[in-house]
Amino acid sequence: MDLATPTSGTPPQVGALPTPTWAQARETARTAARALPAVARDLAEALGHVLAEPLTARTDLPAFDTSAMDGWAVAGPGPWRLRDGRVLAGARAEPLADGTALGIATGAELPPGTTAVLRREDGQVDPPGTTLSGRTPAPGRDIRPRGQECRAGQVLLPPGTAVTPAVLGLAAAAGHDRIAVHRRPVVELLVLGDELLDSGPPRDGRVRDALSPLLVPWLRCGGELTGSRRIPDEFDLLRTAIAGSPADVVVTTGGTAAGPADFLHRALTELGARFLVDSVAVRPGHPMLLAELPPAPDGRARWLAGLPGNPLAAVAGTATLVQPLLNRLNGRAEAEPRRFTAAAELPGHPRDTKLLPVELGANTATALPFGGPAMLRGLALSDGLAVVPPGGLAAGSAVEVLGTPRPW
Ligand SMILES: Nc1nc2c(c(=O)[nH]1)N[C@H]1C(S)=C(S)[C@@H](COP(=O)(O)OP(=O)(O)OC[C@H]3O[C@@H](n4cnc5c(N)ncnc54)[C@H](O)[C@@H]3O)O[C@H]1N2
Ligand code: MOO
Repeated sequence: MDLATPTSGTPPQVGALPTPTWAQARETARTAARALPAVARDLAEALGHVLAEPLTARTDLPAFDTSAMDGWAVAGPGPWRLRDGRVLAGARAEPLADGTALGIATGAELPPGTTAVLRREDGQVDPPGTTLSGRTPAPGRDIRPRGQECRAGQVLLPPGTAVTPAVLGLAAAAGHDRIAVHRRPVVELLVLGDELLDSGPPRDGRVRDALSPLLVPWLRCGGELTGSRRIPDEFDLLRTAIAGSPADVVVTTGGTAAGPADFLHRALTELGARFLVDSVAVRPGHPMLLAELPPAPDGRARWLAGLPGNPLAAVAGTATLVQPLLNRLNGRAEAEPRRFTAAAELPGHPRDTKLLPVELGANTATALPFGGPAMLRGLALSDGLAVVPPGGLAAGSAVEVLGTPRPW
């Protein structure tokens, strides 16, 4: 952000709050909000949401005794008198009398009286097509009995479960057309900095905006992103953009450091925001902040996460403050921390926690080069960010690793 003389307003609040540890800051972000209210969504619209209520079965599964194989439904020991026709999936058949058999397809409802299914490769039909012979299958063989997977009314998944493609499939199988999920937070990204370019290489002292391409897809994983807006380095424009944003969570980049160009603190102070976190004992990213904005006109609570402009510092701020807040708003259950073993020494900061891009082996984490605050080269090669406590970690120590989002 360019240096500029403040035009109006109260001085920044920098230093008004004690600096929390990295763990304290993350906990503050995690507990700053409550899950957004439940809404009903068609299955086709529910991916990426989180269940607001338990997912219960609307039916037994399977809903009826089902053939697990293509072959014949048989009643009693063979050989069997073969009945005309066959029963396909989606059709129903008259009951089977003892000593008879009926051709059946995988997934078809068994006729009442069936004792087992004889697989097609295990049976022979006499030339006239009236008698089926083959070794008598054990009772129940190749039958998927009604209710094998669940009974109607049984809880299949708890609230807090993320809706994945597999969850959608299970919900459909269990008879649901719509499911109760938490509303996803609306998120807006405001990118500050007159020095930023949208295309081509850096020139004339200006640099490419690396954060819109990085944060837009990342934030889409945790909310409904209205878009990314470039805000010129002008105090009034920033204040107006924050005040008028329709988002539940406004995420800004740049403009967090103390100084005469620190429009963000001044804008938040003038808007009556309440600082929850104002700088964190973490490197990179220590100027990151989280504030509660005054409620929206419709009464919705709103937050602003201020990410530092240095790209890896912005990533650290997203992992520390934005992800926990969005997880909570989405109603997502807390994931267990993932722990690895330091393959070699993990360098630390003397007083602050360090977030370090690492490469992961089966159980090990190894620091990558190019992990400076203004760099993305190490991060782009990494499998995650190691949380290295003050003073660093010796080889063989356990270390928590935060995942960074990836499409697959
Ligand atoms: N006197 C002090 N100066 C600084 C301090 C401090 O404590 N005292 N902290 C430093 C640290 S640490 C960081 S991190 C940065 C944070 O700065 P801001 O959040 O105010 O960000 P800017 O000044 O706007 O930009 C910093 C740096 O990042 C580049 N940048 C910004 N946005 C983008 C983007 N979208 N894509 C790529 N690069 C971006 C910008 O050009 C600057 O180089 O402050 C230090 N200073
Ligand atoms: O904390 Mo700054 O984020 O070191 O670059």
